[in-house]
Amino acid sequence: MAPHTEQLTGGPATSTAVELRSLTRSFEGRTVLDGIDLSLPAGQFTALLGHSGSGKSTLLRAVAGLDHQVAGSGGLRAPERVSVVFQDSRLLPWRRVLDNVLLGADGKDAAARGRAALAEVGLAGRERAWPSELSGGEAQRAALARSLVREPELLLADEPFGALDALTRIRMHALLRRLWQHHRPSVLLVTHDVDEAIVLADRVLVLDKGRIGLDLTIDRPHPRSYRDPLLGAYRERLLTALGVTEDPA
Ligand SMILES: Nc1ncnc2c1ncn2[C@@H]1O[C@H](COP(=O)(O)OP(=O)(O)OP(=O)(O)O)[C@@H](O)[C@H]1O
Repeated sequence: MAPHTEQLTGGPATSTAVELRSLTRSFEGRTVLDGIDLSLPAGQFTALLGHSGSGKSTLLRAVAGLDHQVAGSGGLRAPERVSVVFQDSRLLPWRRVLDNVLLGADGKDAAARGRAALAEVGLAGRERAWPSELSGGEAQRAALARSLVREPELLLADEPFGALDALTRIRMHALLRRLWQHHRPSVLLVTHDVDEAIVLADRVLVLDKGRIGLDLTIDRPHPRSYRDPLLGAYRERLLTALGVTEDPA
């Protein structure tokens, strides 16, 4: 069945960053992704929502090329330069912040790019700090710097702000939006947070029963405000698609 697609206005056709054709993944005979067809245009910010266990991380891992079973299936096309950020910063504790960032970089100007990336995420002056000296939010800033220093065509983010407090998360949303607008990678963001999805993404996909159940275009200019009343209709649509009622208990 084709996903339910809702779009208020059609944007101009652009090149495609990611193409999935009949992507299927099962674990021990249980189908998690059930023939997913999906194209992500280059430069688009897409969010992937879904209940716990719906297969969001499985889909992201497949797109990242981390799932060897899917990689050889021929149903997946993704760019060569891909960066992934996770909920945990995955900074190496025995390397200083700049050295962690440089893990993603090569070329003789790498150190300069690493410093510039740290400045861009608000960590200028913290180059020689150890990861243990960073707050959770700062560690995620460093992880974003590390991901961007490779100049990825595609940035994959698996609940990157899921472990942060609500106020830090709001600041990280602004940072990610600025980084995306400056560098313009295609972004696929896995999240549980409906507000995070609608404030950041051009397009929100809801994964349900192994399929894209809803494909919703968010037709509001960036930067967006959480207070924008026009986002309310999108929130409502997504909560309904997720089956969230007033009293989910
Ligand atoms: N390597 C694996 N082996 C067996 N089962 C797996 C494996 N990876 C994922 N699964 C199963 O696939 C289903 C989807 O998992 P996945 O982590 O993709 O969900 P998710 O939507 O990202 O969930 P969450 O939001 O809780 O992170 C789950 O039932 C999970 O147990």
